[in-house]
Amino acid sequence: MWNHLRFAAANLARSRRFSTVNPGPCIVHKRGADILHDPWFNKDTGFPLTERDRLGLRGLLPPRVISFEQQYDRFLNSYRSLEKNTQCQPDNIVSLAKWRILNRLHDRNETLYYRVLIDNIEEFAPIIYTPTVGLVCQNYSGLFRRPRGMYFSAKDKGEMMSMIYNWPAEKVDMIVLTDGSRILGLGDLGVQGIGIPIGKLDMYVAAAGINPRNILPVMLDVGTNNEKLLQDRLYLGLRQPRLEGEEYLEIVDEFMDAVYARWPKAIVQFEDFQMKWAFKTLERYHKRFCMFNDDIQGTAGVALAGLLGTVRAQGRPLSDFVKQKIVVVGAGSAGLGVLKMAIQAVSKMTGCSELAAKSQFFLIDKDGLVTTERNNLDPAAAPFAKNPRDIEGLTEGASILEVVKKVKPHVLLGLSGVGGIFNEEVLKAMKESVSTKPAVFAMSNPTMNAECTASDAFKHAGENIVFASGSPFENVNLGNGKVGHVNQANNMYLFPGIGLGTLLSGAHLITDRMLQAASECLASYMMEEDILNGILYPSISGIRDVTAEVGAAVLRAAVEEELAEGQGDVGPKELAQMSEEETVEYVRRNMWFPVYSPLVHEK
Ligand SMILES: NC(=O)c1ccc[n+]([C@@H]2O[C@H](COP(=O)([O-])OP(=O)(O)OC[C@H]3O[C@@H](n4cnc5c(N)ncnc54)[C@H](O)[C@@H]3O)[C@@H](O)[C@H]2O)c1
Ligand SMILES: O=C(O)C[C@H](O)C(=O)O
Ligand SMILES: [Mg+2]
Repeated sequence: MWNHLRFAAANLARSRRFSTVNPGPCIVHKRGADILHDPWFNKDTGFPLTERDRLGLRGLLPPRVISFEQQYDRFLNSYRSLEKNTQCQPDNIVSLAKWRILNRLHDRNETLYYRVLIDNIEEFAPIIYTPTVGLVCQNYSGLFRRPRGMYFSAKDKGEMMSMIYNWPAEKVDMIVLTDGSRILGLGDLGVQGIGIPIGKLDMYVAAAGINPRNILPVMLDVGTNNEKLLQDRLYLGLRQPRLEGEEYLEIVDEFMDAVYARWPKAIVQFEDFQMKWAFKTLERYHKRFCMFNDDIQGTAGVALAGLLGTVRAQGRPLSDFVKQKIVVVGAGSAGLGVLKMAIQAVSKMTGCSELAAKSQFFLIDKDGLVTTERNNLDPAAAPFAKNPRDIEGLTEGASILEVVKKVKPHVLLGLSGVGGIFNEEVLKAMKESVSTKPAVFAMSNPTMNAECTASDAFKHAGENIVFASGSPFENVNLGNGKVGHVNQANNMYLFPGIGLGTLLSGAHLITDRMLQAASECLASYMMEEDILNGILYPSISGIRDVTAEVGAAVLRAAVEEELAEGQGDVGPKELAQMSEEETVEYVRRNMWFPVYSPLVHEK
C-alpha cells in the first residue's frame, strides 16, 4: 500500500517535471545532418515535424516522432537490460559497459544524457565519477572513440593563444584542468587523466546546473613518467618524460593567459595535480585568476564539515571540536589542505594562534609520524610536524598503529591513496578511542585505494563508529535491524557550489572566506536527528539542493568581501539586497535544466 502510494507520487512528480518546463528558443547556425551530429542540438527521433521542415531534417529521420519521455524510458530500459545481461560478469567489465552506454548517449544527445543523469544521480555518479572514472582513465587510450574537451601539450608552446579559439563555444564559464600527474589514488596516468575533468564537469552540470555548452574539460599534456604508458603503443599522449621546473610552469602560464584572454570571467578548477604542482600553481595563480584547487581546498571543506559532524554525532556542542584528537594519514595535497583548514577552524573557535591550535592534530605520511626530527622534512608538511617534546611515548616515524594506540584519537582520517592501510589491527585499536563515537574516514579514491572498506570498519572498529569514505560503499547490515551508515566524504558536495556561487557573484577571485562559507554551509546542512544516527552528509539524490545552499553561501561571502560584481542584469547592489532565502532561490533559478528547446535557424 505505502509502496504503491510512493510509486504513484513519484510518477506524478516525474510527469510534472516532463510537462511543466517551457523552454525559450535556441538559435542554431547549422542545418540538416550537421544538427543530428551535434549533441548540443540533437533530439534524435524527438524532432517535431515542423522543426524537421524548418531545419532541413525531413527524410533524415524515421517518420515517427518519439517524445522526450519515451526516449528517456527507452534509454533506461536498455540500461536495465545491460544490467540484467551482465549479472555474472566481473564488476570491472560491467562498470565499463555501463560507462560506455552512458558515454554513447553523451556523445549523441546531451539534453537526454543530462536529464537521465540528473534524475538518477545517485545511481549514475559511481559510473561517471569515482570509482568507475578511475577505471576509465586507466583504459582511456583503448576506450577513446570521440574527443571531448581540449588537449594542450608541451608541443603546443607558443600556440595556445590561437588554439584556445578552436573551441567552438563563444562562452565558457567553468574549466576543469588536469595534467594527469595524480589521478585519484592511481598515480600518473598522463593524457588518460582527461576522464577526471570530464567527470567533474558532468557533476557541475548535474549538481550545479552549469550549462553544458559553457563547460570545458582540459588536459595539459606535459609528458608522463609512467613507464607502462610510455611503452604502450596505443597510448595517446606525448611519449616523453614530464616537463619539470620552469619549463613546466611556462606551459601552465601560457595556458592560463590564453584562457583569460578569451574568457576573462571563466573559473578554472585545478584537479589531480601531483602535490608539488598543486601547491605551486595555487600559490602562483590564486590572486591573479578566478581559480581554486579542488583537491586541496574542496576536499578540506568537505572533510571539515564531516569532522564537525562527528562532534555533533557524539552529542557534543560544536565548540568541543577544539578538544578532538585527529590523526591524518597522508601528507599530500589533500591531507595538508584538510589539516590547514581544520587548524584554522580551531584557531577561530578558541581565539588562540594556529600554532597552539595544532596540538590536537597528528600527521602521518609514508615514513610514519611526521616530526620536526624528520630528515629532509617537506616544507609543505613542516608546519604540522610534531615537536618530539609534545608526543611522549611516540617517536619520529611511528607507525599508524603505534600512533592510534598511543593517541586514542576521536578521528582517524585517511588521504594516503593506499588501499587497506587501516588494517584489522589499526581498526581494532580505534576501539580504545577516547570518543564515545569514534570516526573512521577512509577518503582515498577509487574504491580499491580506500584505507579500509566500510564492512571492515564496522566489524573491527565497532558498530558505534561513524564511517565515511571517498568512494561509495553500501551501508553495512549490522544484524538485528541495525545499519552501519556509510557517508561519502567527497569534494563533490562542495566544488559545484563553489563554482556556481562564484560565477553568479561575478567575483574575479576565490578567497578563503568564500571557501570557508561553503564548508560551514555543508556542516550545518544536516539535522540533529540524522547526525546522531551517524549521517554526516546529505543524500546525493538531493545534490542540487545542497549546491543551491552552498552556492548561495559562497555568493554571500563574495558580497561581504566586496568582490561581487554580479552577472547579467543582477549587479552587486541587487545581490547585496537579497535575503539569505532570496539568494538561495536566485542560485536555484540559475541552474540549467535539460529540456528540448525549440530550435531556430539563423545563418
Ligand atoms: N574524498 C575526497 O574528496 C578526496 C579528495 C582529494 C583526494 N582524495 C584522495 O586522497 C588520496 C591522496 O591524494 P593527494 O592529492 O593528497 O595525494 P598525494 O600523492 O599528494 O599524497 C599522498 C600522501 O600519502 C602518503 N602516503 C603514501 N603511502 C603511505 C603509507 N603507506 N602510509 C601513510 N601515508 C602514505 C604520502 O607520503 C603522501 O603524503 C588519493 O587517493 C585521492 O583520490 C580524496
Ligand atoms: O575525484 C574524486 O572523487 C575526489 C577527489 O577529487 C580525488 O582526487 O580523489
Ligand atoms: Mg581530485
